[in-house]
Amino acid sequence: MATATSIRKIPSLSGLHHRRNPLEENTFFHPSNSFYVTPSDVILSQVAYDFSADSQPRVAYHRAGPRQEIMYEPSAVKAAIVTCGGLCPGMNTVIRELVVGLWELYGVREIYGIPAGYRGFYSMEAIKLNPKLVHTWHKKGGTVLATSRGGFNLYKIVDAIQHNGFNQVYIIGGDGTMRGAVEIFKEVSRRKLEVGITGIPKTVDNDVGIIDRSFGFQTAVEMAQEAISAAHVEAESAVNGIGLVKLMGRSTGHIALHATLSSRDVDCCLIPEMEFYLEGKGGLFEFLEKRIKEHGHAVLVVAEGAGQEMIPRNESQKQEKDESGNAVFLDVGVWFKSVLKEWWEREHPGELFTVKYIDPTYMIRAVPANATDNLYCTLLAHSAIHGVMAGFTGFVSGPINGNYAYIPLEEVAQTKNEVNTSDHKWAWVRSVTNQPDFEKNFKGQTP
Ligand SMILES: Nc1ncnc2c1ncn2[C@@H]1O[C@H](COP(=O)(O)OP(=O)(O)OP(=O)(O)O)[C@@H](O)[C@H]1O
Ligand SMILES: O=P(O)(O)OC[C@H]1O[C@](O)(CO)[C@@H](O)[C@@H]1O
Ligand SMILES: [Mg+2]
Repeated sequence: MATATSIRKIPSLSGLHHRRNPLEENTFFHPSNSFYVTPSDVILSQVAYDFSADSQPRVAYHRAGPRQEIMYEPSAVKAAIVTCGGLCPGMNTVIRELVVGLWELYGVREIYGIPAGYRGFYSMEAIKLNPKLVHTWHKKGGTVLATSRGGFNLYKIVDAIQHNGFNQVYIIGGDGTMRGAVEIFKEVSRRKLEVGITGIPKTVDNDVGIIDRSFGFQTAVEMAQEAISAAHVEAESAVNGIGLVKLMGRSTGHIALHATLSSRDVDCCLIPEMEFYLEGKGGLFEFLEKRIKEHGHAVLVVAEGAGQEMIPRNESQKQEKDESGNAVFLDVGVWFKSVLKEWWEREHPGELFTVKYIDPTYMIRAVPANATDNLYCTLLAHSAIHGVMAGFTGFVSGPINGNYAYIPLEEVAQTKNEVNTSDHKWAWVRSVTNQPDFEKNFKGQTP
């Protein structure tokens, strides 16, 4: 018996008229039979199944790509592009490819960049963009448009969209940005404006759900290797040396996990999704003691959000938030360095010991995207353009099981991609590092 498939619906703008896709006449494209994507082309959310136990309906998303008919007259399009939240390798590539794609694929000529994130809609002058201007942007780290946190004022933003006559809005940002984009989409719908709203997920932490991974993540993992290698060299070259590396990852440890798996120099990886403890049987100190005895050194990788609840802080530090409302963390690396020194001094007074702390922070995200991420950014931008031109709104483009799909914005905004410490990947980390199974040891600990 065939299993039913439930297809996630993408909202469409209703007041626009169908017209032929100008790609038909574009001299660079020769649309063949399979060139256009049809409404029945879908991507399954899950490709691995236990078919003996499979009775649930399968979830599918509409496949991204050009449609034979579009809903905008290209000369009537006025597009806005905005980047929000922290930096991520590839932001400039996405902007570049949105501009070049709109211009070259569809003949759009009115394309604007909103400076400095959401606040730029209502407090700054939009910048007119064209392919010549953005030609080399993919070679630069950061975002030429500038970004910011906070400043989300829904009514002022939608008033500005309306006042400027923008009818396509491309919003590049992370989980917070996507939640803001949902609000904008709802308010635009409430006002019955024919404005296509699309989100392009950006997060160096890889914490946005549904999609395979976020752009720039692989570049960041690659950059993290340099820090880990340096920590390894420093630790190896000392007597009883510890190399300590802090990597980005506010509430998810994907960067630390992937950097650990690809480096093989790491003895222990600590992430926010997993509690750990220092003292006693099965604790971190016992493990490090053994490693240093066996190898003479150890390398520790810590995601910035790991162990935050263990760091002493005063009342004002407990309350501190950034402009977007995200909790401000204390430096787990600085704390670790001091507790490691105290521990060694206590256990091995007078014996040589060195902790070299490396904090590459912004160096892993403030770089241009690598080749793989650049290609990914291009496909994301083009997928977004095809979807908006086809009249879809309130959606996000992204790869699912290697194929590009359109996903409802609200679903992406609600879903968080966390490291699952019960799955194969985390077990693999533990098998590579041989680090303690803190979660299991916790249970065995006497209170
Ligand atoms: N729940 C929300 N509703 C509306 N706007 C939001 C919400 N959360 C965050 N924003 C806005 O989205 C923008 C970006 O949010 P934030 O600083 O949290 O970064 P992000 O998009 O999560 O990216 P990253 O965390 O990867 O750097 C800010 O302008 C912020 O005000
Ligand atoms: O200092 P900023 O720009 O607020 O960004 C720091 C945060 O941004 C991220 O890179 C992405 O959320 C986090 O890993 C980090 O905590
Ligand atoms: Mg975020």
